[in-house]
Formats: sequence, structure tokens, C-alpha cells
Amino acid sequence: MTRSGQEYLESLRDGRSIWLDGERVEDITRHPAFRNTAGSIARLYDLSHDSAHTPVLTRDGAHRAFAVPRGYEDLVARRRAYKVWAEAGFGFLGRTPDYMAGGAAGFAAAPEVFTTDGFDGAANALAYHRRLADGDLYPTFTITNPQGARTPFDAAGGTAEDDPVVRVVAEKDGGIVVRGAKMIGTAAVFGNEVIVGTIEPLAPRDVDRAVCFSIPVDTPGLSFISRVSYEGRARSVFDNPLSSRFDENDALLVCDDVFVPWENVLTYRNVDASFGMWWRTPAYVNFVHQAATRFWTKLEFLAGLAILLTKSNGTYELPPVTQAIGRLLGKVAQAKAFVLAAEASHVEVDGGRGGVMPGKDISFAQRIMAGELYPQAVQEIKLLAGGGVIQLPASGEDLLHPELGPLVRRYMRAPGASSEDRIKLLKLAWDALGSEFASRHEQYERFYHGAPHVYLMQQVWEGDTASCEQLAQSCLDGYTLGGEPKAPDSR
Ligand SMILES: Cc1cc2nc3c(=O)[nH]c(=O)nc-3n(C[C@H](O)[C@H](O)[C@H](O)COP(=O)(O)OP(=O)(O)OC[C@H]3O[C@@H](n4cnc5c(N)ncnc54)[C@H](O)[C@@H]3O)c2cc1C
Repeated sequence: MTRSGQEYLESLRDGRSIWLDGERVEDITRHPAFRNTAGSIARLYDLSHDSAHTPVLTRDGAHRAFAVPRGYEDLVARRRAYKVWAEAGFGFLGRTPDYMAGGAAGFAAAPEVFTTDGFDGAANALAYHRRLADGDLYPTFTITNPQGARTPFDAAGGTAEDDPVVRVVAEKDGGIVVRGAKMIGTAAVFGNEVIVGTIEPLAPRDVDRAVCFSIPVDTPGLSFISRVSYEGRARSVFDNPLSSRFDENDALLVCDDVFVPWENVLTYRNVDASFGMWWRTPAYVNFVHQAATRFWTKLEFLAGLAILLTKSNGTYELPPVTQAIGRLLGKVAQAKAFVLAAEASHVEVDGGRGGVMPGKDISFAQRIMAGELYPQAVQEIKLLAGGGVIQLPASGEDLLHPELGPLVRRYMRAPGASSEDRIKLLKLAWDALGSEFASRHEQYERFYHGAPHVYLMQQVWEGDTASCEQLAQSCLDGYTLGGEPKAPDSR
């Protein structure tokens, strides 16, 4: 059964080890650096119990993202569910519970990928999916090795003993002991379970690092070292409307000799399965389905912001400004088209279990489009915004000050809008476009699905280079020096 927001918040009060700025955070549901975002996530859970949204968000009592899609209609239904939560966070909550839920459904669609010589993780992968769906748990993941420690540490001049990357250090009765760190645990501090794994290809000698497991966030020895909290720095919701409520957090995950029971282990000392679990199951493509829907929503929000901003600045009707809005709407349509096209080009999942997944080449290409398009859209809107987003009172409280308030109200306004409305709009715009929170979002959209040198190469390896090449070659084959043109081959 889906949980209520209150049940979700209670699940976070479990003694988890979260460090922020030298402080061990006692209760993230009450701490000023986390509580509003925890509340925003709780509202997502409550939406599942809102009769207007229940049929869209749930299926058989669980969130739709946990269901293994069996056909095109299921993919469309899942996207509609993704869209409801994406809109609730205006596209700024990337790792809502439905993100990894789709990944878990991907594991369940192809569990045979987890069966390897020496360790069979298939039953554990299915149990992981069932556990999450039945408990409506919030899963997240950390599958990136800390920069600077990617090659085996001893090969790079350190000792294997000092390797900072998560690795197996011992086998014990009933499980394994792991030690090391992973980056970047987005929203991990808000989750119930976290997957620790590896998405990059590993060399055969990396077997100690070739492990993937999921553990409860309050597991002894597991801690999270948070980056600076934008929510914690926010002055108020009026002053920082996005960062004060949608700061999903990023944290370094540290396993200090963590015991992991065998039933939580998905892959064990196997470089091929640890890599393949993301790529040979629909997990990654399912991630993109959620992320692409959220990205489309975020662009809708940004385009809307640009329209409101330019209307408030009195520039909306100027043809070059209207054209810039047209360009932004074109980007929105492009983002939407990737979602619809990936669904329309769905394929059956290998293994004959009857599952389907969004088309791989279009899903993979979405990462290229989004990583390039997001910074362009932000720049475009900043150019339209001008200086008003900077020339703002330090706090909305200035409006309430007995001496200063009347001055602000008199001199900071636009035709047809009160100074309060204009300041409110401009503060929202700067939080979305220029704040530290906004800057993190630019980095997020560029990197959260991997770095360009990885996904661009992958597009070539996985893409249909042959038919593109063949089409160009058929043109070349159609004429010769001094010869008669031939009729093109029918393809
Ligand atoms: C905001 C944010 C949130 C994230 N959330 C998560 C999360 O929740 N879970 C998770 O597991 N990961 C997460 N990540 C990590 C993300 O997966 C990685 O940042 C991404 O895979 C890139 O790896 P990297 O950061 O090590 O960059 P690098 O691989 O170091 O790449 C950085 C740059 O170095 C250059 N470069 C490096 N190697 C090469 C090469 N071989 N050839 C050419 N150029 C190269 C390129 O210019 C590249 O753009 C997040 C990242 C960000 C920024």
C-alpha cells in the first residue's frame, strides 16, 4: 500500500547518520536544512491518497513506477504518473521515489542478469523490487566512484588498503563487510534504502569493487556527509521559493565497515554483472523515462517564468523577445517529443518475460539533448531578465518595515502589478536561474546521467551507425566520374 506523507516522515526518524557542517543531524524532518524538502516529498506521498490523483499515481495499491510495463499503454500510464510528481516540484526534484522505483522494476523485468557464476542475485533483485513496492519505500542510489580514485588505487600510487572506493573487505557469517565511499547520493538522506554499486565498466582486477547491494539508510556504519544546504541558507520561502523547499540534497556516502546481509546483495565480485545490471536490464532506460518527463516539466516551468518575467518587464510584445519565447517553447516541445518518441519506439525486454521498455537509442539521445539544452535555456532567460533579478531587496521583510516598506512599494513596481507581486516573481526567477541552487541544477542536468565523454561514445557504440552510413554510401554509389546517374537502390 502507498504510504501517507506522515508515515513517510516518521520513517525518516530512525537514527540515520547525516553530517552537515560539523553537526550530526538528529532529525531531518525537523532540522532547518532539510525539513521543508522532507515536507515537499511527504506531499508527493499524500498525492497518492488524493482521489484526483490516485488512479494516475497508483496501480494495484502501489506507485505505478513499481509496475513492470507490459505494453505501450503501461508506459504512457507510467509517464502520466511521473508527470504528476514532476509538476509538484516544478521539475526541480530529480530523484523523487519514482526514479529508482522504475529502476527496481527494470531489475524485476530481467532478473536473469543477476545470475552469475559464483553468486546468484536474481532472487535478491526480485525481493528488492517486492520489498520496495510492498512497503512503498523510497529508494535512491550511489553508483559513481569518487573522482581521483577510479583506476585501482594501488595502480595509481596508493595502497589497496587506502582505496577510498566502496569494496568488499571481508566475508562473514550471513553476509559481507564493505568499506569505502561513493558519490553523489542525491536525495539519499531522504530515502529509506540506498543502492551502492558501480555504473562504470570495471577491469577484471577490480573484483573487490564489483559489488552492488541495497541497505537501509540507518544501517550501522553507514553515514552521509552532506554538501552545503541551500534550504538551510534560504532566508524564507518568499525570498528563496525553490531552494527553501526543493533542495533534494547531495551527500557523500561512506561505508565504514558496514555489514551487508547476503539477501541485500545484488551482485558480488563480478565486474560484468555489476555493470550489466544497469544496461542489460531496463533499469537505466526506465531512469531516463522518469527523468525525461521531469525535464520536460522543468522546461515548461522555465518557459512560463520567461513569459511572466517579460510581461512584467514590459518587453513581451517586442518581436525579438517574442521570438526568444518561441525558441523556448520549441525547446519545451523538443523535451516532450523525446518522451513520446521513446514510448512509441518501445521494445520487448530480452528474456521473454513479457516486459517492455522505452526505446533505447532515443532514451540515450535524450541525455545528450537535455545536457546541452538546459544551459542554453537558462542563458536565454537570463538575457531576457535583465537587471531586475539583481536589484531586489535583501529580504521580503523590507516590504513590511514601517519606514522602508512604503519606499519599496512606491519605487519597485511595474504597471499592473504590486511591488510585492513583482518582487515575488523576480525572486523566484533568480532562485531558478542564478542562485547557488540554480547553478547546482545546471551541473545536475549536465552530469546526473553521466559525463558527455561517456554518453556520447555510448551513443555511437549502441546507435545504428550502419544504416546512416549505408544511406550516405548509397548516394555515393549512385554516380561515377563521367558516368550516368543510377537509380537509387530501394532500401
Ligand atoms: C548534481 C549531481 C547529482 C548527482 N547525483 C548522483 C547520484 O544520485 N548518484 C550517483 O551515483 N551519481 C550522481 N552524480 C554523479 C554523476 O553520475 C557523475 O558526476 C557523472 O557520472 C560524471 O562523473 P564524474 O563526476 O566523476 O566526472 P568525470 O568523469 O571526472 O568527468 C568530468 C569531466 O572530465 C573530463 N573527462 C574525464 N574523463 C575523461 C575521459 N576519459 N575522456 C575525456 N574527457 C574526460 C570531461 O571533460 C568530463 O566532462 C551526480 C552528479 C551531479 C553533478
